[in-house]
Amino acid sequence: MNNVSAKDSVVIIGAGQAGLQVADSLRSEGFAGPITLLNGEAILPYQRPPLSKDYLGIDSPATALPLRGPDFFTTQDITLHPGAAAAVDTQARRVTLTDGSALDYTHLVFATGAANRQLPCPGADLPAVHALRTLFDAERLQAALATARKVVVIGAGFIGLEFAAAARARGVEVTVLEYAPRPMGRALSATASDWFAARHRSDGIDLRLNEGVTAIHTEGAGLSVESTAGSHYPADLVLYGVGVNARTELAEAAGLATDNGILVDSSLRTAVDGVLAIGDCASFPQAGTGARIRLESVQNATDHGRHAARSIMGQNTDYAQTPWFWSTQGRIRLQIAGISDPSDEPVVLGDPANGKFSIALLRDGVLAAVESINSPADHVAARKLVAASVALPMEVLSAPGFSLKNFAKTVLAVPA
Ligand SMILES: NC(=O)c1ccc[n+]([C@@H]2O[C@H](COP(=O)([O-])OP(=O)(O)OC[C@H]3O[C@@H](n4cnc5c(N)ncnc54)[C@H](O)[C@@H]3O)[C@@H](O)[C@H]2O)c1
Repeated sequence: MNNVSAKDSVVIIGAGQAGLQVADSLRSEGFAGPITLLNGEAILPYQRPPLSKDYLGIDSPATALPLRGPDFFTTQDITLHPGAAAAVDTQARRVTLTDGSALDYTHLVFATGAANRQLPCPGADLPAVHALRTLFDAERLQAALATARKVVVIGAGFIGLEFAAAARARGVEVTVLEYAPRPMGRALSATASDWFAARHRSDGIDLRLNEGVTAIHTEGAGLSVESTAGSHYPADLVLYGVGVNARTELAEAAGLATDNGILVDSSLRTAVDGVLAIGDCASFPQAGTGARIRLESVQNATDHGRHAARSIMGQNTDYAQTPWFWSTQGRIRLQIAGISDPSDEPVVLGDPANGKFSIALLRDGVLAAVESINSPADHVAARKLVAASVALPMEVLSAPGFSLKNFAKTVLAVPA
């Protein structure tokens, strides 16, 4: 269905960044029919990025930052429903909620997000073992951190390292166990990943690579984390961040195709008429390559939300936004533009020793991605350059005084 009619209604399952954005954008695109946003809980949808960063400082209580104020829902005439979807009938175009009530739709958007992977070892359910996803988790974690002396973090991904840096800044002893050979290996080039490993170690974090966890035991009043290397690490608090899985179970039960995410086309529509999927739960074709990707980021969620609103309004354009990400680990601000590949050629810009530099990643002579460390001006330029797929010859990149900002000004200048 590509033409919106005055009688159409939209139901959005999930009120995270993606779900809220599609509701918001539908109104700004002129959609006049009923919009119901299923929140699954009774509190206003809130921002998650601060949960693993700002909320873990000594003087920063975990106070929810709403994604939109309460007035937004009234002024935009959007129903924020506390209910959760239990089943979808795509033939009848009906969503049944867990309380047995039902909502009919013309357009349905899955914005169901992702769920934390569980730690697959004995002892993972002990009370001092924490995961981090919700505001409630952050509140529990902050309270536990207030008295913790020794912390073990399992997983050197974004959650694990953001938490490890925050705990270390509070003077806590921190050990990180990562079963892969590099931290943040899923998202970062080897050059950036190695720099982060060295930096966290020099800040006093005991980062153990190629070492997973086999069991967590109680020992006296605390815990002991047994590793795959046979070591035992004492802890009074364990935090694990071992990745997420897309929440696809509802879509699968409704007969939608999934494969590491709900499969959508370049306009974010599934193969079922009137049904779209966006954000962390959606597997979509990457612009340019057509390869399927699934991204877990605020930028992807909000840009998908805007695009899905346009698709519902009948516009048939391909989603082609350049991905970008950020992470704050103690005093290190990491910003990434584009998606790197292990085969990309890295070129370091600036001086890693002073903690401010970028890594340009070249693929067939084109700037494919840039990782910036405490270099926001590089990141701003990089987003434009990566979006434009500019050719960047090595002799230009390695010339003395080269700057991404100046290069962007030169190559992206619009003629008068
Ligand atoms: N800056 C950001 O973009 C940011 C920051 C925080 C959280 N998040 C969100 O939170 C999600 C979850 O973050 P995350 O850090 O859990 O995932 P992640 O995928 O970034 O990292 C998980 C890490 O855990 C390791 N691991 C997995 N199983 C393990 C095991 N049994 N023992 C030891 N190590 C193991 C993996 O090798 C990986 O390095 C992200 O996908 C993202 O959506 C994003």
